[in-house]
Amino acid sequence: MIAIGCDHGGFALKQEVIKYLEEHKIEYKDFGCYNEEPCDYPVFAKNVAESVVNKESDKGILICGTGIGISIAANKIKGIRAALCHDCFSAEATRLHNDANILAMGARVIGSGHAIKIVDTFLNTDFSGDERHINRIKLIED
Ligand SMILES: O=C[C@H](O)[C@H](O)[C@H](O)COP(=O)(O)O
Repeated sequence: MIAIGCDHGGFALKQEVIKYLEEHKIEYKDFGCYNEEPCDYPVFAKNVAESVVNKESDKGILICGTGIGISIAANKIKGIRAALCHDCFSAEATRLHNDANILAMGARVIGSGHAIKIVDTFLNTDFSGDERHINRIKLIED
């Protein structure tokens, strides 16, 4: 299950990502927002992050205008490792090295075609499980 959320700045791109998830028969829960009325990204970051931490969802996707505010907010929730990625190299590396559990993107930064490739990379890359990375993640948790 993928938890997905956005603010008004990310709404249009979230709809594109949802289309990708549906085409790939990936289960998701949409935490809003549900239109382009101005709203506050920390609310959606919190709800998606809690769904991941509570293990209701395996991973999360968060989108705002830049991806910055929504990733800052998500990373305040203990257990969340939200990665702001605007390229596939980073999306792959953050899964391999950081076992990132939320992907954040900025809809005002990249186009939807690129964003979908990033989502695909993020969802299809497993954590490497290397000891050095496990140790570093543990240090973050501590
Ligand atoms: O980091 C914050 C996000 O990029 C927001 O999407 C952005 O600040 C929203 O801006 P505005 O309220 O001017 O549409």
